Amino acid sequence: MSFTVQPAGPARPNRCQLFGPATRPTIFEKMAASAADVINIDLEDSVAPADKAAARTTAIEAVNDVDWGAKTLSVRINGLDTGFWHHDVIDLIEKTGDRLDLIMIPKVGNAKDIYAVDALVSACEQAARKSKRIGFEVLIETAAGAQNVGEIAAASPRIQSMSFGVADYAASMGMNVTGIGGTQDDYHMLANDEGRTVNMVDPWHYPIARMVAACRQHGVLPVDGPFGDFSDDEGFLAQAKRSATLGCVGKWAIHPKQVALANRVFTPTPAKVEHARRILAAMRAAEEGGQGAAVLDGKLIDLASSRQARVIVTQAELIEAAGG
Ligand SMILES: CC(C)(COP(=O)(O)OP(=O)(O)OC[C@H]1O[C@@H](n2cnc3c(N)ncnc32)[C@H](O)[C@@H]1OP(=O)(O)O)[C@@H](O)C(=O)NCCC(=O)NCCSC(=O)C[C@H](O)C(=O)O
Ligand SMILES: [Mg+2]
Repeated sequence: MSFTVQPAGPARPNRCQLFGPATRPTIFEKMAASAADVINIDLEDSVAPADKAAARTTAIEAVNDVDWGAKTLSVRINGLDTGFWHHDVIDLIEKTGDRLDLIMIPKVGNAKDIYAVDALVSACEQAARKSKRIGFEVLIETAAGAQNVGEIAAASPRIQSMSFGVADYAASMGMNVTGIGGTQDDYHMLANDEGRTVNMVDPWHYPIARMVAACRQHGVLPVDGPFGDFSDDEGFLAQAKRSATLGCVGKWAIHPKQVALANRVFTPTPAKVEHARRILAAMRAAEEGGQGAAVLDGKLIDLASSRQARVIVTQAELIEAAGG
């Protein structure tokens, strides 16, 4: 272990973030009644430029008037290259009470972007005499964001989570794809067998793995972003399982039917939790006997196994404490 200790992320479940455009107030109650841990009301790319001001008003009313229960509540503001984002921030802080937990900052390219939003948020909170400090969610979805993800993750103690925005990332990278995430038919390897078997590979692996490392280094929760084809449950599950395996704690839902899928993948199964507890118990026994390694079910376990098992048990305990 480095002398610099890796900080823990915020202790709250973030298995599913359900998105809805601020222009669709009829879905707000349905979002609040969903099983998502985090709600994202969107002022950015699901809102047409002509509707931005009205959407802002609707979002503020939703924050103030809807009963969001124990959910983490977030509003995605517009990008820093627009003439909307500063109005979003000022109005959200001045015109809402203490219910808003986070703002999501899209298309972040470097630490200075976070600095700018932090400065404005801090001034607004001071002017409005707010005691609650708004947290940040950061969206990595450009070439610059992917390149500078480490400095971004370290840019402010307000940052609680970081999401991978697969559609804007593909556009920014000039990728020859449409659709929002998922399998890309042209991204594959051919095996050297006679039938030339097609082996699909994952074009999103690198940016997600890179983002997870930056997040873990700085105590930020890594989250996989949207999967556009909401008729494809299997495709969603496969993507979610890949990102869970890489260390993400959750995934977005852009349709209510994706909430249960995300919760299923990012809630450790009872069998996994039970196995993790057995590892911890076996290692406790080994340590009491003066050993740093042991055998469980015919496999080596050691102190690193305890740390792996602790990840799963902690996640399960967090979810249970939040109501399951
Ligand atoms: C995708 C949708 C436009 C689909 O809406 P709709 O056609 O109404 O779907 P259904 O008819 O299947 O709806 C069934 C029922 O569910 C309710 N509903 C629909 N959407 C939501 C929702 N988001 N939350 C809660 N409830 C919802 C309907 O009202 C129906 O209810 P009922 O009639 O009572 O049965 C729509 O789902 C939608 O707008 N989704 C969110 C879009 C969004 O926010 N996009 C932005 C995030 S993705 C992104 O920005 C890309 C990213 O940045 C990147 O770069 O990768
Ligand atoms: Mg985007």
